[in-house]
Amino acid sequence: MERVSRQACFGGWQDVYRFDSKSLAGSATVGVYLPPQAEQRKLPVLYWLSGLTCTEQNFISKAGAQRYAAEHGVILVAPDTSPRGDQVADADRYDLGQGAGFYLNATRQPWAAHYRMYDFVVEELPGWIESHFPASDRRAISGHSMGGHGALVIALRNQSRYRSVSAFAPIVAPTQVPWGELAFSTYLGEDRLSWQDYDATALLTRLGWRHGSILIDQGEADDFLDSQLQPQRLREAAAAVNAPLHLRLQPGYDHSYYFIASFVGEHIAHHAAALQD
Ligand SMILES: N[C@@H](CCC(=O)N[C@@H](CS)C(=O)NCC(=O)O)C(=O)O
Repeated sequence: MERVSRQACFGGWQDVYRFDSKSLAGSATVGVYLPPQAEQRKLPVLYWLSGLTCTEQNFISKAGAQRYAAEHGVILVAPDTSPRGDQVADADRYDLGQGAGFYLNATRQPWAAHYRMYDFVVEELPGWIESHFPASDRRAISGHSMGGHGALVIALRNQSRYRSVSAFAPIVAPTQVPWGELAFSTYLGEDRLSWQDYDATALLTRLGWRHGSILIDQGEADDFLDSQLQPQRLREAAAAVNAPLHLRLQPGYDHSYYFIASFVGEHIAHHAAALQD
């Protein structure tokens, strides 16, 4: 593995690493924030999944999360959003291909060769983190938009691996909206049954949620709210199976990292509490 950069930050270190990933059949780039407490003991980890067009840089440079991670003694891990490189298939648009991995395992070519972000985030990344850093197997997961979709899907399908989940403006029902329909038909093919394993609303209905409350913030001035996000679909599913969903609609906030920066402290406090006991 290679350390690409290291910056002192709130008494700890904001690092970026690159390593060879089996799941992605290529190199993976990951932001790792080590709070000051990591000098003394093993710490729990919050995994963060970013949205469309993002790399590992967006969260580490724009969310301002390190201050809260240092306060609570939580390691932050923020991977790039897709496989990258000249050998990796791509598309000529922002919502497909590189930067738009949708946290699934693609089954259609040419995508299937590298687009295995689901396996990468669920298995390989925690394995790598827990063997190279003072990180425990107490895990929480969060993300934004496409990454909120990834966080919800991954937590719901792996309830013994994650103690807590939250999201900002997540795509809660990708099988029902244009971003998800395009990505899933491209990466998974036309068999809509196979899409259900990557749809948080369908998964919550099928599996429920056995841990504490799922925290979701959604800006009411988000341009994607009605067309792509539709959080009421998840609210209805949660009510039907009696799952603990805390959906907060935030007046005036849009889809940007200004919105994330405004509430990320509350999300980290929420996860820190769940990771403690
Ligand atoms: N209008 C945007 C749509 C994509 C977008 O809003 N991406 C969100 C995640 S879904 C984001 O985090 N963008 C990067 C940033 O704000 O730093 C574009 O075309 O780039």
